[in-house]
Amino acid sequence: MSFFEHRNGVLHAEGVALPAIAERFGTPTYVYSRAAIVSAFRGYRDALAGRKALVCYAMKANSNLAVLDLLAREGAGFDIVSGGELARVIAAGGDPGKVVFSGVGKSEAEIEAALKAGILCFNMESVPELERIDAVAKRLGVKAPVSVRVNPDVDAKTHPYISTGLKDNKFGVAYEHTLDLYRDAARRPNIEVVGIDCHIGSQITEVAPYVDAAERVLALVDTLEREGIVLHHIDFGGGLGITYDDETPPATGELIRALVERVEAHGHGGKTLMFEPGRSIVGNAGLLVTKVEFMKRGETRNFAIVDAAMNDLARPAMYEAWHGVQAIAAPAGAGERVDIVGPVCESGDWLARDRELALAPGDLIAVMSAGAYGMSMASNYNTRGRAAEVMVDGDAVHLIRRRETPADLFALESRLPG
Ligand SMILES: Cc1ncc(COP(=O)(O)O)c(C=O)c1O
Ligand SMILES: N[C@@H](CCCC[NH3+])C(=O)O
Repeated sequence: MSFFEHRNGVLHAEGVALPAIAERFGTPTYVYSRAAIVSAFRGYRDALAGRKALVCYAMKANSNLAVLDLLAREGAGFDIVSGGELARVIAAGGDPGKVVFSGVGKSEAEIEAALKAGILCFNMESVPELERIDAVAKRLGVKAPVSVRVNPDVDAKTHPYISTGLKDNKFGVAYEHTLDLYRDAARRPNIEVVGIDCHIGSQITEVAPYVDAAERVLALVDTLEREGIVLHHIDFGGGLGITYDDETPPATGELIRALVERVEAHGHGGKTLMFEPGRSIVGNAGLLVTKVEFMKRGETRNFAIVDAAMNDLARPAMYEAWHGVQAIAAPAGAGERVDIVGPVCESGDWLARDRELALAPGDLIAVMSAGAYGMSMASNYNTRGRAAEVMVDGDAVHLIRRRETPADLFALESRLPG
């Protein structure tokens, strides 16, 4: 089911025509569909119904407070990677008791804040991290709940920049060192071993790498139990892909069924099962509305220069990622091959290349599937204020982040004295 559809020749988000949003809030603007986010989240929740389970939304994908608030109301926990993300969860009304803290470089201050907030679990990624968490917990006189993030050395078959479960990635603890780390953790009075975690990459479009990783993780759980280290939860991470172009990722339910089958086969069906999805919750629930400023026709290429740029949506520049582009209203003229580029002073500043579109200055276009790793990776390069964000809910539109002004961008800076 699509929450973004052309009706009478005009692209709508749920019940709202996108030109009305552009008129009211300007461009570029990120537009999210509330129903799309809720529906994607419920895909996980429903597939896990009847089991002990927790879905921790990986908020790095899109950390707007309204998105977090919405998911918290749906019962989500959160996968965080910084003290800043923890502060967002709390500001959005999320429950810190449902937070898992991932990441290879947690600072002492971040660990302290997380312990004081009472998070569910630290997903530890190294021996020095265990030592640091232990020291902070000792100083505060508390017990820190931990999991080990296992690097299962499985090829997620995705873009190398977003693959995380291979030996030469910086993430997780090498499989062969995991047991020693658990034994070390279990001996420490200020540490409580609660679970196991793995996350093998992002934009994964096959079930097999997940099952391979799960097999390795479950074998560890078996060994740990034989040694008397009993875990409460197993966290299979995030990474489920979405359709940007012609990818055919498994449905959420299909992935979960395959993993549950392995969990049951190992006799761990009574444990809490956890997931950390980001992209599959919000990716296809958002798009970026931008306006054509100029058409620039050259000898070898034609450019549609739009008012969104790589600072708004970095994925094409960073990963040569492909995003669909749609004209928001029916085009007047004939199509031509164009590159959609922004005004930033970099040749890498493009949003889409070599597309067949009929465009004229003033036309609105939508860059599709931009709900994940869009606004959350936006920058102020070229002193460009970040885009506005709105959430559509049926026929209603809520501004959930106003457009930044130039004054916002230098508000924290000072001139030299004298
Ligand atoms: C530890 C961890 N969990 C979850 C995610 C979410 O990934 P995705 O947005 O691909 O679901 C990421 C990002 O890849 C991550 O690093
Ligand atoms: N930022 C990446 C995903 C990275 C996931 C980080 N754990 C993307 O846009 O595809």
